[in-house]
Amino acid sequence: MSESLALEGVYQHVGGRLALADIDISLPQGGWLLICGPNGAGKSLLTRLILGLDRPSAGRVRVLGQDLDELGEAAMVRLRGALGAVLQRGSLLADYTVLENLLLPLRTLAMSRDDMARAARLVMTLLGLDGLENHLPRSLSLGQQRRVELARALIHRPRLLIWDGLSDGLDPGVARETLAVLRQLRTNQNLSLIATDNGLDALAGGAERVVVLERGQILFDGTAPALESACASRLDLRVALRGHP
Ligand SMILES: Nc1ncnc2c1ncn2[C@@H]1O[C@H](COP(=O)(O)OP(=O)(O)OP(=O)(O)O)[C@@H](O)[C@H]1O
Repeated sequence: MSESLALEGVYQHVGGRLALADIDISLPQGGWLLICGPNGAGKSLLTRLILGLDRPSAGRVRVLGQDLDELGEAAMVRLRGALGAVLQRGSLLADYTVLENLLLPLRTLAMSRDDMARAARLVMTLLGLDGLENHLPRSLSLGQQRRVELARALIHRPRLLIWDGLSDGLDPGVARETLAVLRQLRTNQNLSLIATDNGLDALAGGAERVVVLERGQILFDGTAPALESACASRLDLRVALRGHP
């Protein structure tokens, strides 16, 4: 099976400090990975490396089978076209309507206006955003804004979705519904998902693979059931995931 992600011996220094150390993670195409850990663990730094927004201090990052170190600018742009990203909140353009925000990733594609409108309708319906196309972001609830950000990340049918802060801004019910939508896309389009979150609530959404990060290091990498039993015997995991033993 082809891989959606391979990190090999990745280190990252930020501000003169070692922020990620000896990170090895691989994920097959269609795989679903949750990276969790407390604030400052290094989750966002990892997502930035995967998106090619930063380069690691050492080690290799392969995304959808391509080594980011070996990609020229044009190839990187093509690769980004196969990725969808939901990063920190508040990334919608304030003066653009929901529809205008949604269409941003399609600007550089050779698509007719009709096809763009169809893609926007599809993704809005999928995420329960019908009727909001002419609204400005500030008139939406936080959860709606987050779903517009997700819709924008999905509109061009990426092969790999990177979602930093899974439960950020979504109440648990909406988060569950949203994950159900993503599961559908996984079945229909073989979408791979790499999501980050502070706690384990997102596991309810069905990540079969979990990496627990703390202070830039991998504490655990395995299946969700294996994590559950590891938590019973490992204090360090319980502290990382709950903030207390
Ligand atoms: N631009 C930066 N300059 C200096 N230090 C940084 C920078 N970005 C991140 N760091 C540090 O790197 C470490 C990892 O940060 P990161 O944002 O990846 O954590 P996180 O797990 O995503 O946390 P959160 O759950 O709060 O988003 C933290 O100690 C953070 O302070």
